[in-house]
Amino acid sequence: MDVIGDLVWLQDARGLCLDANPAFERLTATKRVRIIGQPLDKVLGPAWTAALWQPDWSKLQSGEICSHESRLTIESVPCLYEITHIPQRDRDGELVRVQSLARDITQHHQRIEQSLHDSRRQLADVIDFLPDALLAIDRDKRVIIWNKAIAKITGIPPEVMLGQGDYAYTVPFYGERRPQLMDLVFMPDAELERRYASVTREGDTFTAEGFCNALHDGRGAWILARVAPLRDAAGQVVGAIEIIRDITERKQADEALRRSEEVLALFIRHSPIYAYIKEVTPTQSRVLQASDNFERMIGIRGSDMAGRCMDELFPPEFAAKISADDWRVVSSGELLTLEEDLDGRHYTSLKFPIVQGGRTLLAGYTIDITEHKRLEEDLRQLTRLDPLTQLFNRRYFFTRADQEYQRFRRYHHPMALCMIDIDHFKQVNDQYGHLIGDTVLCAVAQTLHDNLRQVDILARYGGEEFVILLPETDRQTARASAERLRVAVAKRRIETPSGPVSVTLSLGVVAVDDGPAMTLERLLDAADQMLYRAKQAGRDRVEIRDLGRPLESGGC
Ligand SMILES: Nc1nc2c(ncn2[C@@H]2O[C@H](COP(=O)(O)OP(=O)(O)OP(=O)(O)O)[C@@H](O)[C@H]2O)c(=O)[nH]1
Repeated sequence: MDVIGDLVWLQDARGLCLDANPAFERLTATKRVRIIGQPLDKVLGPAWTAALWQPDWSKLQSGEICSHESRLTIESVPCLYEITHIPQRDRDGELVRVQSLARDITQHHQRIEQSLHDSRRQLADVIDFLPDALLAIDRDKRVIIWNKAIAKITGIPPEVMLGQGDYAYTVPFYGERRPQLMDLVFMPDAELERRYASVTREGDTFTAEGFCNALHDGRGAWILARVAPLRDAAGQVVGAIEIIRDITERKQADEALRRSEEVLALFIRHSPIYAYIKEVTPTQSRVLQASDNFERMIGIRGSDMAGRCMDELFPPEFAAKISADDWRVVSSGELLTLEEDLDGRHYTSLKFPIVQGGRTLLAGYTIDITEHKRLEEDLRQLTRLDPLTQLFNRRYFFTRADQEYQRFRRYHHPMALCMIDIDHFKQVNDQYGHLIGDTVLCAVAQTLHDNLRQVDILARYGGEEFVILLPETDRQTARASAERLRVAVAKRRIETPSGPVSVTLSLGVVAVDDGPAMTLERLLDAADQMLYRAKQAGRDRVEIRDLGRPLESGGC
Protein backbone atom coordinates (compact mmCIF):
# COMPACT_ATOMS: atom_id res chain seq x y z
CA MET A 1 0.00 0.00 0.00
CA ASP A 2 1.26 3.47 -0.87
CA VAL A 3 1.55 5.88 1.98
CA ILE A 4 -1.61 7.92 2.05
CA GLY A 5 -0.45 10.38 4.69
CA ASP A 6 -2.55 12.28 7.20
CA LEU A 7 -6.15 13.00 6.28
CA VAL A 8 -7.16 16.57 7.02
CA TRP A 9 -10.66 17.99 6.54
CA LEU A 10 -12.68 20.90 7.76
CA GLN A 11 -16.40 20.93 8.64
CA ASP A 12 -18.72 23.64 9.78
CA ALA A 13 -20.80 23.45 12.93
CA ARG A 14 -23.60 21.71 11.03
CA GLY A 15 -21.25 18.97 9.82
CA LEU A 16 -20.94 20.09 6.19
CA CYS A 17 -17.49 19.69 4.65
CA LEU A 18 -15.67 22.95 3.99
CA ASP A 19 -12.33 21.61 2.78
CA ALA A 20 -10.23 18.41 2.53
CA ASN A 21 -6.64 17.61 1.65
CA PRO A 22 -5.38 15.36 -1.21
CA ALA A 23 -4.95 12.38 1.12
CA PHE A 24 -8.65 12.69 1.98
CA GLU A 25 -9.50 12.91 -1.72
CA ARG A 26 -7.43 9.83 -2.36
CA LEU A 27 -8.92 7.79 0.50
CA THR A 28 -12.49 8.70 -0.51
CA ALA A 29 -11.69 8.55 -4.24
CA THR A 30 -13.68 11.80 -4.52
CA LYS A 31 -12.60 15.15 -5.90
CA ARG A 32 -12.37 17.98 -3.40
CA VAL A 33 -14.96 20.11 -5.26
CA ARG A 34 -17.52 17.35 -4.90
CA ILE A 35 -16.93 17.07 -1.19
CA ILE A 36 -17.35 20.72 -0.27
CA GLY A 37 -20.75 21.58 1.09
CA GLN A 38 -21.69 17.92 1.56
CA PRO A 39 -22.40 16.17 4.89
CA LEU A 40 -19.62 13.79 5.78
CA ASP A 41 -21.68 10.59 5.67
CA LYS A 42 -22.77 11.41 2.18
CA VAL A 43 -19.13 11.70 1.13
CA LEU A 44 -17.71 8.75 3.09
CA GLY A 45 -20.64 6.42 3.61
CA PRO A 46 -21.91 5.37 7.08
CA ALA A 47 -19.08 2.92 7.98
CA TRP A 48 -16.24 5.32 7.28
CA THR A 49 -18.07 8.19 8.85
CA ALA A 50 -18.60 6.19 12.04
CA ALA A 51 -14.87 5.45 12.12
CA LEU A 52 -13.58 8.96 11.41
CA TRP A 53 -16.19 11.23 12.90
CA GLN A 54 -16.91 10.66 16.62
CA PRO A 55 -17.22 14.22 17.90
CA ASP A 56 -17.79 14.91 21.58
CA TRP A 57 -19.99 17.95 21.00
CA SER A 58 -19.98 19.20 24.55
CA LYS A 59 -16.16 19.19 24.56
CA LEU A 60 -15.91 20.80 21.15
CA GLN A 61 -18.40 23.48 22.08
CA SER A 62 -16.39 24.30 25.15
CA GLY A 63 -13.26 24.59 22.97
CA GLU A 64 -11.61 21.28 23.98
CA ILE A 65 -9.84 19.05 21.52
CA CYS A 66 -11.19 15.50 21.45
CA SER A 67 -9.61 12.45 19.96
CA HIS A 68 -10.15 8.72 19.53
CA GLU A 69 -8.61 5.73 17.81
CA SER A 70 -10.31 3.73 15.06
CA ARG A 71 -9.45 0.60 13.18
CA LEU A 72 -9.85 0.93 9.42
CA THR A 73 -9.17 -1.45 6.58
CA ILE A 74 -7.56 0.44 3.77
CA GLU A 75 -6.87 -1.42 0.54
CA SER A 76 -7.37 -4.70 2.46
CA VAL A 77 -4.80 -3.76 5.08
CA PRO A 78 -5.96 -3.32 8.72
CA CYS A 79 -4.76 -0.01 10.07
CA LEU A 80 -5.09 1.93 13.28
CA TYR A 81 -5.86 5.62 13.00
CA GLU A 82 -5.73 8.31 15.63
CA ILE A 83 -8.37 10.94 14.88
CA THR A 84 -8.22 14.39 16.45
CA HIS A 85 -10.99 16.99 16.24
CA ILE A 86 -9.93 20.59 16.84
CA PRO A 87 -12.73 23.11 17.48
CA GLN A 88 -12.58 26.63 16.02
CA ARG A 89 -14.83 29.21 17.70
CA ASP A 90 -15.79 32.79 16.84
CA ARG A 91 -15.28 35.78 19.11
CA ASP A 92 -18.46 34.97 21.03
CA GLY A 93 -17.22 31.46 21.74
CA GLU A 94 -19.66 29.87 19.30
CA LEU A 95 -18.37 26.75 17.58
CA VAL A 96 -18.07 27.56 13.89
CA ARG A 97 -15.76 24.96 12.43
CA VAL A 98 -14.08 21.67 13.36
CA GLN A 99 -10.76 20.76 11.81
CA SER A 100 -10.10 17.02 11.87
CA LEU A 101 -6.86 15.12 11.44
CA ALA A 102 -6.64 11.35 10.95
CA ARG A 103 -3.15 9.88 11.36
CA ASP A 104 -2.14 6.33 10.61
CA ILE A 105 -0.53 5.09 13.86
CA THR A 106 -0.43 1.41 12.91
CA GLN A 107 3.37 1.11 12.91
CA HIS A 108 3.77 3.30 15.95
CA HIS A 109 1.22 1.17 17.74
CA GLN A 110 3.00 -2.02 16.66
CA ARG A 111 6.29 -0.69 17.98
CA ILE A 112 4.64 0.12 21.32
CA GLU A 113 3.00 -3.31 21.42
CA GLN A 114 6.34 -4.96 20.70
CA SER A 115 8.14 -2.93 23.33
CA LEU A 116 5.37 -3.71 25.82
CA HIS A 117 5.64 -7.37 24.96
CA ASP A 118 9.43 -7.25 25.42
CA SER A 119 9.07 -5.50 28.78
CA ARG A 120 6.50 -8.07 29.91
CA ARG A 121 8.83 -10.89 28.86
CA GLN A 122 11.77 -9.32 30.73
CA LEU A 123 9.62 -8.70 33.79
CA ALA A 124 8.48 -12.33 33.68
CA ASP A 125 12.13 -13.45 33.50
CA VAL A 126 13.06 -11.22 36.45
CA ILE A 127 10.12 -12.50 38.46
CA ASP A 128 11.08 -16.10 37.69
CA PHE A 129 14.68 -15.40 38.57
CA LEU A 130 13.76 -14.08 42.05
CA PRO A 131 14.82 -16.47 44.83
CA ASP A 132 11.72 -15.53 46.81
CA ALA A 133 8.32 -16.91 46.01
CA LEU A 134 6.12 -14.34 44.30
CA LEU A 135 2.46 -14.28 43.41
CA ALA A 136 0.09 -11.59 42.29
CA ILE A 137 -3.65 -11.46 41.86
CA ASP A 138 -5.86 -9.07 39.94
CA ARG A 139 -8.87 -7.15 41.20
CA ASP A 140 -11.00 -10.29 40.79
CA LYS A 141 -8.45 -12.24 42.86
CA ARG A 142 -7.30 -14.31 39.91
CA VAL A 143 -3.65 -15.32 39.86
CA ILE A 144 -1.64 -13.26 37.39
CA ILE A 145 1.90 -14.04 38.63
CA TRP A 146 3.10 -17.39 40.03
CA ASN A 147 6.88 -17.55 39.72
CA LYS A 148 9.24 -20.53 39.69
CA ALA A 149 10.18 -20.15 43.37
CA ILE A 150 6.55 -20.37 44.50
CA ALA A 151 6.02 -23.29 42.12
CA LYS A 152 8.97 -24.98 43.82
CA ILE A 153 7.77 -24.56 47.41
CA THR A 154 4.12 -25.43 46.60
CA GLY A 155 4.72 -28.05 43.92
CA ILE A 156 2.09 -26.33 41.72
CA PRO A 157 3.40 -25.19 38.29
CA PRO A 158 2.48 -21.72 36.93
CA GLU A 159 0.41 -23.14 34.08
CA VAL A 160 -1.91 -24.80 36.63
CA MET A 161 -2.24 -21.79 38.91
CA LEU A 162 -2.28 -18.82 36.54
CA GLY A 163 -5.80 -17.55 36.00
CA GLN A 164 -7.22 -19.43 39.02
CA GLY A 165 -9.51 -17.47 41.36
CA ASP A 166 -11.63 -18.17 44.42
CA TYR A 167 -8.60 -18.41 46.74
CA ALA A 168 -7.16 -21.41 44.84
CA TYR A 169 -3.71 -20.02 45.60
CA THR A 170 -4.19 -20.45 49.38
CA VAL A 171 -4.78 -24.22 49.13
CA PRO A 172 -1.08 -25.20 48.75
CA PHE A 173 -0.31 -23.10 51.84
CA TYR A 174 -3.23 -23.77 54.17
CA GLY A 175 -4.94 -26.81 52.67
CA GLU A 176 -8.12 -24.75 52.21
CA ARG A 177 -9.49 -21.76 50.34
CA ARG A 178 -9.42 -18.84 52.72
CA PRO A 179 -8.74 -15.12 52.85
CA GLN A 180 -5.10 -14.36 53.50
CA LEU A 181 -2.70 -11.46 53.96
CA MET A 182 -3.26 -10.13 50.43
CA ASP A 183 -6.91 -9.46 51.23
CA LEU A 184 -5.83 -6.73 53.66
CA VAL A 185 -4.73 -4.75 50.62
CA PHE A 186 -8.33 -4.60 49.42
CA MET A 187 -10.04 -4.07 52.76
CA PRO A 188 -9.07 -3.96 56.49
CA ASP A 189 -9.92 -7.14 58.40
CA ALA A 190 -8.93 -7.28 62.09
CA GLU A 191 -10.00 -10.92 62.41
CA LEU A 192 -7.75 -11.86 59.49
CA GLU A 193 -4.81 -9.90 60.95
CA ARG A 194 -5.09 -11.90 64.17
CA ARG A 195 -4.39 -15.12 62.24
CA TYR A 196 -0.79 -14.03 61.69
CA ALA A 197 2.00 -14.05 64.28
CA SER A 198 2.82 -10.41 63.79
CA VAL A 199 1.46 -8.03 61.21
CA THR A 200 3.24 -4.76 60.60
CA ARG A 201 2.08 -2.09 58.24
CA GLU A 202 4.25 0.43 56.44
CA GLY A 203 2.21 2.70 54.19
CA ASP A 204 0.09 0.32 52.15
CA THR A 205 2.51 -2.61 52.56
CA PHE A 206 1.82 -5.40 55.07
CA THR A 207 4.44 -7.76 56.49
CA ALA A 208 3.63 -10.81 58.59
CA GLU A 209 4.94 -14.13 59.76
CA GLY A 210 2.71 -17.15 59.68
CA PHE A 211 2.73 -20.91 59.84
CA CYS A 212 1.49 -22.64 56.70
CA ASN A 213 0.47 -26.13 57.75
CA ALA A 214 0.06 -27.54 54.21
CA LEU A 215 3.52 -26.68 52.88
CA HIS A 216 6.26 -29.31 52.48
CA ASP A 217 3.81 -32.20 52.09
CA GLY A 218 1.92 -31.31 55.23
CA ARG A 219 4.96 -30.91 57.45
CA GLY A 220 4.27 -27.19 57.47
CA ALA A 221 6.61 -24.24 57.25
CA TRP A 222 7.04 -20.76 58.70
CA ILE A 223 6.84 -18.00 56.13
CA LEU A 224 7.58 -14.31 56.09
CA ALA A 225 5.10 -12.64 53.73
CA ARG A 226 5.03 -9.09 52.43
CA VAL A 227 2.13 -7.80 50.36
CA ALA A 228 1.54 -4.55 48.51
CA PRO A 229 -1.22 -3.30 46.24
CA LEU A 230 -0.85 -3.23 42.47
CA ARG A 231 -2.13 0.07 41.09
CA ASP A 232 -3.01 1.30 37.61
CA ALA A 233 -1.77 4.58 36.11
CA ALA A 234 -4.59 6.42 37.86
CA GLY A 235 -3.49 5.01 41.23
CA GLN A 236 -6.49 2.67 41.56
CA VAL A 237 -5.84 -0.67 43.26
CA VAL A 238 -6.11 -3.30 40.55
CA GLY A 239 -4.60 -6.24 42.40
CA ALA A 240 -2.09 -7.29 45.00
CA ILE A 241 1.39 -8.73 44.94
CA GLU A 242 2.91 -10.95 47.62
CA ILE A 243 6.46 -12.03 48.22
CA ILE A 244 6.98 -15.08 50.43
CA ARG A 245 10.14 -16.30 52.14
CA ASP A 246 10.46 -19.66 53.85
CA ILE A 247 11.90 -18.81 57.29
CA THR A 248 11.47 -22.24 58.88
CA GLU A 249 15.22 -22.74 59.38
CA ARG A 250 15.63 -19.28 60.90
CA LYS A 251 12.61 -19.91 63.14
CA GLN A 252 14.02 -23.25 64.24
CA ALA A 253 17.40 -21.63 64.93
CA ASP A 254 15.64 -18.83 66.84
CA GLU A 255 13.70 -21.40 68.81
CA ALA A 256 16.85 -23.42 69.55
CA LEU A 257 18.60 -20.22 70.64
CA ARG A 258 15.63 -19.21 72.77
CA ARG A 259 15.59 -22.64 74.45
CA SER A 260 19.33 -22.63 75.07
CA GLU A 261 19.07 -19.09 76.47
CA GLU A 262 16.28 -20.30 78.71
CA VAL A 263 18.39 -23.23 79.89
CA LEU A 264 21.36 -20.91 80.41
CA ALA A 265 19.17 -18.48 82.35
CA LEU A 266 17.87 -21.31 84.54
CA PHE A 267 21.37 -22.65 85.01
CA ILE A 268 22.63 -19.23 86.01
CA ARG A 269 19.66 -18.51 88.23
CA HIS A 270 19.81 -21.75 90.19
CA SER A 271 23.55 -22.25 90.06
CA PRO A 272 25.15 -23.04 93.41
CA ILE A 273 28.04 -20.81 92.37
CA TYR A 274 27.62 -17.08 91.82
CA ALA A 275 27.16 -16.94 88.05
CA TYR A 276 26.20 -13.92 85.97
CA ILE A 277 26.00 -12.36 82.52
CA LYS A 278 26.55 -8.63 82.14
CA GLU A 279 26.31 -5.99 79.46
CA VAL A 280 29.47 -3.91 79.59
CA THR A 281 30.37 -0.41 78.39
CA PRO A 282 33.67 1.43 79.05
CA THR A 283 32.14 3.09 82.10
CA GLN A 284 29.47 0.78 83.41
CA SER A 285 28.51 -2.88 83.77
CA ARG A 286 24.87 -3.87 83.98
CA VAL A 287 23.61 -7.27 85.16
CA LEU A 288 21.45 -9.17 82.66
CA GLN A 289 21.20 -12.44 84.58
CA ALA A 290 22.56 -13.57 87.92
CA SER A 291 22.25 -16.50 90.32
CA ASP A 292 19.65 -16.16 93.02
CA ASN A 293 22.16 -17.22 95.64
CA PHE A 294 23.88 -13.80 95.33
CA GLU A 295 21.47 -13.13 98.18
CA ARG A 296 23.97 -14.92 100.46
CA MET A 297 26.84 -12.72 99.30
CA ILE A 298 25.30 -9.27 98.95
CA GLY A 299 21.75 -9.73 100.20
CA ILE A 300 20.06 -9.39 96.78
CA ARG A 301 18.56 -12.25 94.79
CA GLY A 302 19.98 -12.69 91.29
CA SER A 303 16.55 -12.13 89.73
CA ASP A 304 16.39 -8.74 91.51
CA MET A 305 19.89 -7.83 90.30
CA ALA A 306 18.87 -7.98 86.62
CA GLY A 307 19.01 -4.53 85.06
CA ARG A 308 21.10 -3.04 87.85
CA CYS A 309 24.54 -1.45 87.44
CA MET A 310 27.53 -2.14 89.67
CA ASP A 311 27.22 1.13 91.59
CA GLU A 312 23.68 0.17 92.55
CA LEU A 313 24.95 -3.08 94.06
CA PHE A 314 28.39 -2.37 95.53
CA PRO A 315 30.22 0.50 97.30
CA PRO A 316 31.46 3.11 94.75
CA GLU A 317 35.17 2.19 94.78
CA PHE A 318 34.53 -1.53 94.50
CA ALA A 319 31.90 -0.94 91.80
CA ALA A 320 34.39 1.14 89.77
CA LYS A 321 37.01 -1.60 90.03
CA ILE A 322 34.54 -4.29 88.92
CA SER A 323 33.41 -2.17 85.96
CA ALA A 324 37.03 -1.53 84.91
CA ASP A 325 37.86 -5.25 85.12
CA ASP A 326 34.72 -6.13 83.14
CA TRP A 327 35.56 -3.66 80.36
CA ARG A 328 39.13 -4.98 80.23
CA VAL A 329 37.79 -8.51 79.60
CA VAL A 330 35.24 -7.45 76.94
CA SER A 331 37.58 -5.07 75.10
CA SER A 332 40.59 -7.41 75.12
CA GLY A 333 38.62 -10.63 74.63
CA GLU A 334 40.77 -12.24 77.30
CA LEU A 335 39.90 -14.29 80.32
CA LEU A 336 40.45 -12.80 83.78
CA THR A 337 40.85 -14.66 87.07
CA LEU A 338 40.69 -12.79 90.36
CA GLU A 339 40.85 -13.48 94.07
CA GLU A 340 39.05 -11.02 96.31
CA ASP A 341 37.98 -10.59 99.93
CA LEU A 342 34.58 -9.21 100.76
CA ASP A 343 33.17 -8.93 104.28
CA GLY A 344 35.75 -11.37 105.65
CA ARG A 345 35.08 -14.05 103.06
CA HIS A 346 37.40 -15.12 100.29
CA TYR A 347 36.22 -15.38 96.67
CA THR A 348 37.77 -16.48 93.42
CA SER A 349 36.27 -15.23 90.15
CA LEU A 350 36.59 -16.03 86.49
CA LYS A 351 35.37 -13.59 83.83
CA PHE A 352 35.28 -14.14 80.08
CA PRO A 353 33.64 -12.57 77.02
CA ILE A 354 30.76 -14.33 75.25
CA VAL A 355 29.05 -13.39 72.00
CA GLN A 356 25.28 -13.54 72.16
CA GLY A 357 23.02 -12.33 69.36
CA GLY A 358 25.93 -10.53 67.70
CA ARG A 359 26.99 -8.51 70.75
CA THR A 360 29.80 -9.19 73.17
CA LEU A 361 28.71 -9.73 76.75
CA LEU A 362 30.59 -10.66 79.86
CA ALA A 363 30.01 -13.99 81.57
CA GLY A 364 31.54 -14.94 84.84
CA TYR A 365 31.24 -16.84 88.03
CA THR A 366 32.49 -16.38 91.54
CA ILE A 367 33.09 -19.14 94.05
CA ASP A 368 33.25 -18.66 97.80
CA ILE A 369 36.52 -20.38 98.70
CA THR A 370 36.64 -19.33 102.36
CA GLU A 371 36.19 -22.91 103.61
CA HIS A 372 38.51 -24.20 100.96
CA LYS A 373 41.19 -21.71 102.05
CA ARG A 374 40.73 -22.73 105.67
CA LEU A 375 41.12 -26.41 104.83
CA GLU A 376 44.11 -25.60 102.67
CA GLU A 377 45.73 -23.76 105.56
CA ASP A 378 44.93 -26.65 107.92
CA LEU A 379 46.45 -29.05 105.45
CA ARG A 380 49.50 -26.88 105.05
CA GLN A 381 49.95 -26.83 108.83
CA LEU A 382 49.51 -30.58 108.97
CA THR A 383 52.27 -31.12 106.47
CA ARG A 384 54.54 -28.85 108.50
CA LEU A 385 53.88 -30.22 111.97
CA ASP A 386 54.95 -33.27 113.85
CA PRO A 387 51.66 -34.96 114.83
CA LEU A 388 52.81 -35.95 118.34
CA THR A 389 54.53 -32.82 119.66
CA GLN A 390 52.93 -30.23 117.30
CA LEU A 391 56.43 -28.82 116.71
CA PHE A 392 57.64 -28.29 113.15
CA ASN A 393 58.67 -31.58 111.56
CA ARG A 394 62.15 -32.25 110.24
CA ARG A 395 61.20 -31.56 106.60
CA TYR A 396 59.72 -28.15 107.36
CA PHE A 397 62.67 -27.36 109.63
CA PHE A 398 64.96 -27.69 106.63
CA THR A 399 62.73 -25.38 104.55
CA ARG A 400 62.75 -22.66 107.23
CA ALA A 401 66.36 -23.20 108.28
CA ASP A 402 67.47 -22.94 104.69
CA GLN A 403 65.75 -19.53 104.31
CA GLU A 404 67.33 -18.35 107.58
CA TYR A 405 70.71 -19.66 106.58
CA GLN A 406 70.53 -17.73 103.30
CA ARG A 407 69.87 -14.56 105.30
CA PHE A 408 72.84 -15.37 107.53
CA ARG A 409 75.06 -15.81 104.46
CA ARG A 410 73.81 -12.54 102.95
CA TYR A 411 74.00 -10.27 106.00
CA HIS A 412 76.75 -12.01 108.02
CA HIS A 413 74.69 -11.86 111.17
CA PRO A 414 75.55 -14.36 113.92
CA MET A 415 73.55 -17.57 114.14
CA ALA A 416 73.51 -20.70 116.31
CA LEU A 417 72.31 -24.24 115.84
CA CYS A 418 71.41 -26.55 118.70
CA MET A 419 70.86 -30.33 118.64
CA ILE A 420 69.09 -31.76 121.70
CA ASP A 421 68.58 -35.37 122.86
CA ILE A 422 66.66 -36.60 125.92
CA ASP A 423 68.97 -38.59 128.18
CA HIS A 424 68.24 -42.28 128.79
CA PHE A 425 64.84 -41.98 127.20
CA LYS A 426 64.79 -45.70 126.53
CA GLN A 427 64.59 -46.21 130.28
CA VAL A 428 61.50 -43.98 130.48
CA ASN A 429 59.80 -46.10 127.84
CA ASP A 430 60.92 -49.28 129.48
CA GLN A 431 59.86 -48.21 132.96
CA TYR A 432 56.55 -46.41 132.21
CA GLY A 433 55.56 -47.66 128.80
CA HIS A 434 55.48 -46.01 125.38
CA LEU A 435 52.38 -43.88 126.05
CA ILE A 436 53.95 -42.24 129.08
CA GLY A 437 57.08 -41.88 126.93
CA ASP A 438 54.94 -39.91 124.46
CA THR A 439 53.60 -37.69 127.24
CA VAL A 440 57.16 -36.95 128.36
CA LEU A 441 58.20 -36.17 124.80
CA CYS A 442 55.32 -33.69 124.45
CA ALA A 443 56.12 -32.06 127.78
CA VAL A 444 59.78 -31.62 126.82
CA ALA A 445 58.67 -30.14 123.46
CA GLN A 446 56.35 -27.72 125.24
CA THR A 447 59.07 -26.68 127.69
CA LEU A 448 61.53 -26.04 124.86
CA HIS A 449 58.92 -24.02 122.96
CA ASP A 450 58.04 -21.94 126.02
CA ASN A 451 61.67 -21.02 126.63
CA LEU A 452 62.51 -19.83 123.14
CA ARG A 453 61.95 -16.60 121.22
CA GLN A 454 59.37 -16.28 118.48
CA VAL A 455 62.11 -16.11 115.85
CA ASP A 456 63.82 -19.33 116.93
CA ILE A 457 63.00 -22.32 114.77
CA LEU A 458 62.33 -25.37 116.90
CA ALA A 459 61.58 -28.78 115.37
CA ARG A 460 61.39 -32.42 116.29
CA TYR A 461 64.40 -33.82 114.51
CA GLY A 462 63.38 -37.47 115.00
CA GLY A 463 62.68 -39.87 117.90
CA GLU A 464 63.60 -38.10 121.14
CA GLU A 465 65.85 -35.58 119.32
CA PHE A 466 65.12 -31.88 118.73
CA VAL A 467 66.84 -29.18 116.74
CA ILE A 468 66.78 -25.38 117.10
CA LEU A 469 68.02 -22.69 114.78
CA LEU A 470 68.65 -19.46 116.68
CA PRO A 471 68.93 -16.49 114.29
CA GLU A 472 70.86 -13.34 115.31
CA THR A 473 72.47 -15.28 118.18
CA ASP A 474 76.13 -15.05 119.12
CA ARG A 475 78.10 -17.61 121.06
CA GLN A 476 77.33 -16.24 124.53
CA THR A 477 73.65 -15.90 123.88
CA ALA A 478 73.55 -19.36 122.34
CA ARG A 479 75.21 -20.83 125.39
CA ALA A 480 72.82 -18.98 127.70
CA SER A 481 69.79 -20.10 125.71
CA ALA A 482 70.93 -23.74 125.70
CA GLU A 483 71.57 -23.60 129.43
CA ARG A 484 68.15 -22.08 130.01
CA LEU A 485 66.53 -24.97 128.12
CA ARG A 486 68.60 -27.59 129.91
CA VAL A 487 67.70 -26.21 133.32
CA ALA A 488 64.01 -25.71 132.47
CA VAL A 489 63.61 -29.35 131.41
CA ALA A 490 65.69 -30.76 134.25
CA LYS A 491 63.61 -28.86 136.77
CA ARG A 492 60.28 -29.85 135.38
CA ARG A 493 58.27 -32.61 137.03
CA ILE A 494 56.22 -34.04 134.23
CA GLU A 495 52.84 -35.18 135.47
CA THR A 496 51.83 -38.60 134.05
CA PRO A 497 49.16 -41.18 135.03
CA SER A 498 52.04 -43.16 136.54
CA GLY A 499 53.24 -40.22 138.62
CA PRO A 500 55.70 -37.41 138.00
CA VAL A 501 58.61 -38.09 135.67
CA SER A 502 61.75 -35.99 135.23
CA VAL A 503 64.28 -36.13 132.40
CA THR A 504 67.46 -34.31 131.48
CA LEU A 505 68.81 -33.11 128.14
CA SER A 506 72.12 -33.22 126.36
CA LEU A 507 72.67 -30.24 124.03
CA GLY A 508 75.24 -29.73 121.27
CA VAL A 509 75.55 -26.14 120.03
CA VAL A 510 77.47 -24.50 117.21
CA ALA A 511 77.68 -20.72 116.90
CA VAL A 512 78.77 -18.98 113.74
CA ASP A 513 79.22 -15.33 112.93
CA ASP A 514 81.08 -13.85 110.01
CA GLY A 515 83.13 -17.02 109.86
CA PRO A 516 84.12 -19.30 106.98
CA ALA A 517 81.39 -20.23 104.53
CA MET A 518 79.69 -23.49 105.55
CA THR A 519 76.66 -25.45 104.46
CA LEU A 520 73.68 -26.01 106.76
CA GLU A 521 74.42 -29.75 106.69
CA ARG A 522 77.95 -29.19 107.95
CA LEU A 523 76.65 -26.99 110.75
CA LEU A 524 74.18 -29.72 111.73
CA ASP A 525 77.02 -32.25 111.66
CA ALA A 526 79.09 -30.01 113.87
CA ALA A 527 76.17 -29.58 116.33
CA ASP A 528 75.62 -33.33 116.30
CA GLN A 529 79.26 -33.84 117.20
CA MET A 530 78.83 -31.45 120.11
CA LEU A 531 75.76 -33.42 121.21
CA TYR A 532 77.77 -36.63 121.11
CA ARG A 533 80.40 -34.89 123.13
CA ALA A 534 77.81 -33.87 125.73
CA LYS A 535 76.61 -37.47 125.97
CA GLN A 536 80.18 -38.69 126.31
CA ALA A 537 80.90 -36.11 128.96
CA GLY A 538 78.11 -37.48 131.19
CA ARG A 539 74.82 -36.05 129.78
CA ASP A 540 72.62 -33.23 131.21
CA ARG A 541 75.01 -30.69 129.77
CA VAL A 542 75.71 -28.26 126.97
CA GLU A 543 78.66 -28.59 124.63
CA ILE A 544 79.28 -25.55 122.42
CA ARG A 545 81.62 -24.84 119.62
CA ASP A 546 82.26 -21.47 118.10
CA LEU A 547 83.33 -22.34 114.60
CA GLY A 548 86.85 -21.03 114.18
CA ARG A 549 87.50 -21.06 117.96
CA PRO A 550 88.67 -23.90 120.26
CA LEU A 551 86.10 -26.23 121.75
CA GLU A 552 84.64 -25.45 125.16
CA SER A 553 82.18 -27.26 127.39
CA GLY A 554 79.71 -26.50 130.23
CA GLY A 555 76.74 -27.83 132.24
CA CYS A 556 76.43 -29.64 135.57
N1 LIG B 1 57.56 -43.09 123.55
C1 LIG B 1 58.28 -42.79 122.49
N2 LIG B 1 59.55 -43.24 122.43
C2 LIG B 1 60.30 -42.93 121.36
C3 LIG B 1 59.79 -42.19 120.30
N3 LIG B 1 60.77 -42.01 119.38
C4 LIG B 1 61.89 -42.68 119.85
N4 LIG B 1 61.60 -43.24 121.05
C5 LIG B 1 62.45 -44.03 121.90
O1 LIG B 1 63.56 -43.30 122.33
C6 LIG B 1 64.55 -44.21 122.73
C7 LIG B 1 65.89 -43.78 122.34
O2 LIG B 1 66.80 -44.62 122.92
P1 LIG B 1 68.31 -44.60 122.67
O3 LIG B 1 68.62 -44.11 121.27
O4 LIG B 1 68.83 -45.92 122.99
O5 LIG B 1 68.88 -43.58 123.62
P2 LIG B 1 68.55 -43.18 125.09
O6 LIG B 1 67.90 -44.27 125.78
O7 LIG B 1 67.78 -41.90 125.06
O8 LIG B 1 69.95 -42.98 125.63
P3 LIG B 1 70.95 -41.83 125.34
O9 LIG B 1 70.41 -41.07 124.13
O10 LIG B 1 72.19 -42.49 125.07
O11 LIG B 1 70.93 -40.96 126.49
C8 LIG B 1 64.11 -45.56 122.12
O12 LIG B 1 63.64 -46.43 123.13
C9 LIG B 1 62.99 -45.20 121.19
O13 LIG B 1 62.04 -46.28 121.07
C10 LIG B 1 58.47 -41.74 120.39
O14 LIG B 1 57.92 -41.09 119.52
N5 LIG B 1 57.74 -42.07 121.50
